[in-house]
Amino acid sequence: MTTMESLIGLVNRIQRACTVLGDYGGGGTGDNAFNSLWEALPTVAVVGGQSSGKSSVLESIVGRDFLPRGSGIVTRRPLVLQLHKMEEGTEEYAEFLHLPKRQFTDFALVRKEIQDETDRITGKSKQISPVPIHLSIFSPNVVNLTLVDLPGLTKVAVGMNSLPPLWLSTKVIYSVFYFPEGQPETIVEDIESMVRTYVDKPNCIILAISPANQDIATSDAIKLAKEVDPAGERTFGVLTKLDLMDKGTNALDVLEGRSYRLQHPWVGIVNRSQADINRNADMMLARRKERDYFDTSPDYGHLASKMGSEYLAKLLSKHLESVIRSRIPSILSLINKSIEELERELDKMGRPVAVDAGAQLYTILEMCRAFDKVFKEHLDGGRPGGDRIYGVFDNQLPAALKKLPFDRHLSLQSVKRIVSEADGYQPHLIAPEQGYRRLIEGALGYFRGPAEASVDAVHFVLKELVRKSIAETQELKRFPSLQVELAAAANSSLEKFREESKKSVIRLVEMESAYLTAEFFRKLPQEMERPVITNSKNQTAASPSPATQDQYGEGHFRRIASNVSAYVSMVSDTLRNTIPKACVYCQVRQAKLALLNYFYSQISKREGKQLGELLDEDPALMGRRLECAQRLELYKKARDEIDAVAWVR
Ligand SMILES: Nc1nc2c(ncn2[C@@H]2O[C@H](COP(=O)(O)OP(=O)(O)OP(=O)(O)O)[C@@H](O)[C@H]2O)c(=O)[nH]1
Repeated sequence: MTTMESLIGLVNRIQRACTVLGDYGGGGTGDNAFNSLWEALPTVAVVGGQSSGKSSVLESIVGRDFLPRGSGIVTRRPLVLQLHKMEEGTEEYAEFLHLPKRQFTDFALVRKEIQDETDRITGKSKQISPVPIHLSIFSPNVVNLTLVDLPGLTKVAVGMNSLPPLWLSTKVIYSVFYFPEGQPETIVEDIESMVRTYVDKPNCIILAISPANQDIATSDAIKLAKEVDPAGERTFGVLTKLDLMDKGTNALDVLEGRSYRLQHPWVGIVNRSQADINRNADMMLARRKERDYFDTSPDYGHLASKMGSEYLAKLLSKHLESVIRSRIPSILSLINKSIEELERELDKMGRPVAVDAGAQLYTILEMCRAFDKVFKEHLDGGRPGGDRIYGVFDNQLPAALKKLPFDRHLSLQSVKRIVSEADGYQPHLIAPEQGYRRLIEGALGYFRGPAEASVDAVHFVLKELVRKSIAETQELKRFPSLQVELAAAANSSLEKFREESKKSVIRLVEMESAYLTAEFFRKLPQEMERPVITNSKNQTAASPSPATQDQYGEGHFRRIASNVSAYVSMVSDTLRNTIPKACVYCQVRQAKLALLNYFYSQISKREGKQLGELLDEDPALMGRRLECAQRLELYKKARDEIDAVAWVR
């Protein structure tokens, strides 16, 4: 059967995985607003003023001498200490998360590694860092428990230039009055704010260490605990140095909760003295001595069963287990919520880019297809923009045709001049055949302008639709290089279609000039008999009445102008219909059919590296995807593990 103890092991595993991903106590949640799983997990944080006996309590709980000692601020990174109970007779060993393959059986080396690893992150500058060191100790002499050892709260710091009082011990003088080179002057506040980031969290169990030989009202640990946990619900008060109290005094007021009341009972501790440490006194012996101290103490004898470091360890272990158990539903709900959020974000970001050339090509072609689909939707309807092409044919082209300067070209003066020039020395006899042709040719030349303008207008609409479609193709969003290349390829195709289309519309105009519709003129002789009436706008029109005598007079030329005008207007109607057909055939239809054909033929010839360059995502996005994927894996694993434990209970 799975016992509750496995819950602590479970939390240990999740905490280690969180740390690897940059989610640790002290504010590190990786970055970019990931939910912190660490913060949802109950932890025990060891808090106390300098020299209050924190290290001694931890070593006593472990039953081993393994923490760095020395002058100044020794603990400069949080130490996550995970204790795993082993069967009796098993050899003790320690393991660091950052050195997973190495088992330490020599605890002096553990101490050295903690020092070295602290320096690795903080440098020799003696700064502090919130990145924790994870140490697991496997031993028959421990209970299952996880504690986070934090830097000691220091007194208000003063610089080197103020002299310390003579009565202070060397250690205190060093830590309070002297900053080693490179240590920031803000270190005191830095430590306090780091400690606060732990104890502020409602899931943090505070192990507040205070020395008995100091007024409890001035205890740094209790001052802080009071602030963040005024009801004393998650604070465990620990009183060290009971043996160092003045003769005739005792700490019963504190231990029995009269001085400062907490929901959990106070625990008194007697650690090794400095002299014991100097002598390298055995930890197991120290535990025994501590037990004897309470058993035989006239002051604390009645509390003996609830005093001492062994009792403290068991008390904390039991409490931690029950807190974890009660938090499981909320941890699971946070995990499930995070899984949902991460999956949603990953979906939005798209799959990671494949590494082999074939898959990369496939990805690129898929995206081209997605773009093509959006582009066609713009043309065929469904998305806006395609209607602007019809606008060119329905408004711009007819308006441009209407504005052509035929009035000027066919003015009486111009007609006379062109006809006379065409006649040469020999005036025409009946009808000025050459004159008509010249007048018509000249007029038809004007159609080139609107024809070309229509092609250009359609081209610009298509170009704009390409730009829009690229922007709207979700799949392309992450690949700026591919977007640029795709736009360039599509635009160069559009350019070719434009050239083709221009050739076609110019050909339509030239075809009109090359062969005139004789039919139209065959009807004219009878009409020519009619006199010409000039209207108020000086425009000419044939009259149904009998022929006039001015065969070569003004009326004659007006009639010519009128005939030419009618013919040109007939051609204009034709072109108004055929120019759109040419534009659609050469540009719109081609864009739908073959916009990316050239791109496709080129892309398939590219090497893997060049394809990879097209798929060079924004590095920030790649990083984010990786982080999300790792987090997702962490959360899923954590959920599975919690599920497994929770169901067996
Ligand atoms: N006699 C006696 N000495 C103690 C007791 N607890 C701690 N000490 C001594 O007090 C000094 C400081 O103890 P540490 O355990 O190093 O205290 P700390 O809070 O870890 O100190 P920093 O890491 O410097 O903040 C050491 O010399 C210990 O031997 C105790 O219960 N009795």
